[in-house]
Amino acid sequence: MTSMYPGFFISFEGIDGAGKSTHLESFQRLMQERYPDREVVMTREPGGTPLGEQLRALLLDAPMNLETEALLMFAARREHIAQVIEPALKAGKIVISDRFTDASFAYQGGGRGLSLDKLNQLERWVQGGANGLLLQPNLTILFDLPGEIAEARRSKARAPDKFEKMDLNFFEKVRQEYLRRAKEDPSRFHLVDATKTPDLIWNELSHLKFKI
Ligand SMILES: Nc1ncnc2c1ncn2[C@@H]1O[C@H](COP(=O)(O)OP(=O)(O)O)[C@@H](O)[C@H]1O
Ligand SMILES: Cc1cn([C@H]2C[C@H](O)[C@@H](COP(=O)(O)OP(=O)(O)O)O2)c(=O)[nH]c1=O
Repeated sequence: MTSMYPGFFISFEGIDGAGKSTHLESFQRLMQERYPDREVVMTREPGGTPLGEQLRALLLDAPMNLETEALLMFAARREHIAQVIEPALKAGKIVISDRFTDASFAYQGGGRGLSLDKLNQLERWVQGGANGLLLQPNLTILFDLPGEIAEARRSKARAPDKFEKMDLNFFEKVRQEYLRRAKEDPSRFHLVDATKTPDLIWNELSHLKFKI
């Protein structure tokens, strides 16, 4: 599943306010220092391409039917994979994405209740290769935090977008789906206890061992 390409694919995940943005840039720098002969590409979802960024603006603002939302997330992802992720991985680059498909399972599935069956179909459609394998991150760093703490952190930090306006119950469901996915695929996930201080979390991230 993981070694379809010579590159290495890392995603950052977690509920809004869990603390992933706080560490993304330093993590990119760390990877670049550790692998000086590899290009490190930083990207995000929804987004990552001009079309994807236009879809992001809609997705984060406009209320919409659940299936529409899932289809647009995966449409942006298809473009992202075709234009950015796959070419970079084929060229041996390290790709770091601020969110990927786990977020669709967590938000549209866990949070809003889209069936696992539909999500699995979309995933296969958008990430399935000719060889039958699914394109997945090699490593997913999941910032895990109770919904209440994330909500308190968010309200201090910024004005909420469409998803960030959702209630605690929504974020608890999102969190549980992330945890379920992590349990299902423990070799891909690294779980971060995001209640820890930023210093402790950074210490953990900078000592993570993985083979590129
Ligand atoms: N480990 C932490 N402990 C306490 N506050 C944190 C921690 N990590 C981030 N924060 C603060 O919480 C808020 C949300 O963090 P952010 O990194 O933007 O989260 P995310 O990108 O996951 O939504 C910010 O104000 C940030 O400074
Ligand atoms: C990738 C993805 C994101 N999302 C949501 C999660 C976030 O609330 C939002 C954007 O994520 P994010 O980039 O983390 O927002 P911010 O810039 O505020 O930190 O989109 C989904 O609902 N489904 C998805 O498939």
